[in-house]
Amino acid sequence: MNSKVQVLTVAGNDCDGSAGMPADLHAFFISGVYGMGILTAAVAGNSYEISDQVLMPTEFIDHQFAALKKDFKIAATKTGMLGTSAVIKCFHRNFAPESFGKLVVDPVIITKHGNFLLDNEAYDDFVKLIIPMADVITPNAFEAQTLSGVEIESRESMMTSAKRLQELGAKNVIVKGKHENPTQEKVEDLVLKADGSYQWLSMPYVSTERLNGTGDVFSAVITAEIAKGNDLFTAAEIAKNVVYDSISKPIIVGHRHGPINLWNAHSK
Ligand SMILES: Nc1ncnc2c1ncn2[C@@H]1O[C@H](COP(=O)(O)OP(=O)(O)O)[C@@H](O)[C@H]1O
Ligand SMILES: Cc1ncc(COP(=O)(O)O)c(N)n1
Repeated sequence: MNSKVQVLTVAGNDCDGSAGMPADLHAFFISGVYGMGILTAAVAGNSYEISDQVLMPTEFIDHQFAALKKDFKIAATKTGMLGTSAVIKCFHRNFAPESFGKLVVDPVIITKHGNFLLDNEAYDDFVKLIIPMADVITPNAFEAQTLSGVEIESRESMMTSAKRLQELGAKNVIVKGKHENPTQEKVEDLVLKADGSYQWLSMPYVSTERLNGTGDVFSAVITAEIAKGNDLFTAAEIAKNVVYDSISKPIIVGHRHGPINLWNAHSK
């Protein structure tokens, strides 16, 4: 009955299909696992901006967790947009590793275009309740900086920031490198494991505006690969390659910050 590896995303829908739950489900599909999605929120957005958002009632999120718990064998779960303190508390009371597997936390706090997807009130609860639950946390450079209080400017500061996130309770930490400087040659991410071992992921910098969903896809592929039984270093390396392949050969959808091209990763 449960012959296929099953994974879950707890995330928001971005109506343009580029980010949030649609991106996660596409990434699960190309990773060869069966993906499910608990909807927390929905945003009105396009390749220019996010203009509005609504949160799901927490009773409905409770019902989604209860429905999945009764029926499936989920090996790993990832979180995306949680949005408010109420949703964070709802996730905290519903998530249990026995039912929902390993937990990958993508701290969706600030998008790369400066939109806040987590309100101020929720921030403290995210740090207190969600970070200590994380088997893996995958902040981008700005989120790592905000969460750790360490300015990301070098490999050394990425390591200091990752260790600080471990002190906050996350077991394994992946700090994604900066990619704002058009003259940079590569983008490097740090994978720091619970036992202190670490690995750098390095790929060429790609100059493109079509980057919507990179963080979602990166953490979703890690979730899928961990669910399949892969080690975190292997999972992160696969995810880095999938994102690189998806941004290095763009599809032209929308006018500005368009979606990434997962077909290019899938065809490899
Ligand atoms: N312009 C780029 N060139 C190469 N790699 C990139 C680029 N932008 C993002 N990445 C990679 O994509 C993955 C997701 O990172 P990032 O876009 O920073 O996450 P987020 O969407 O959370 O801001 C990381 O592995 C990062 O190194
Ligand atoms: C609903 C939703 N969830 C997450 C993101 C983050 O997107 P990205 O992966 O580009 O940081 C987003 N833009 N919208």
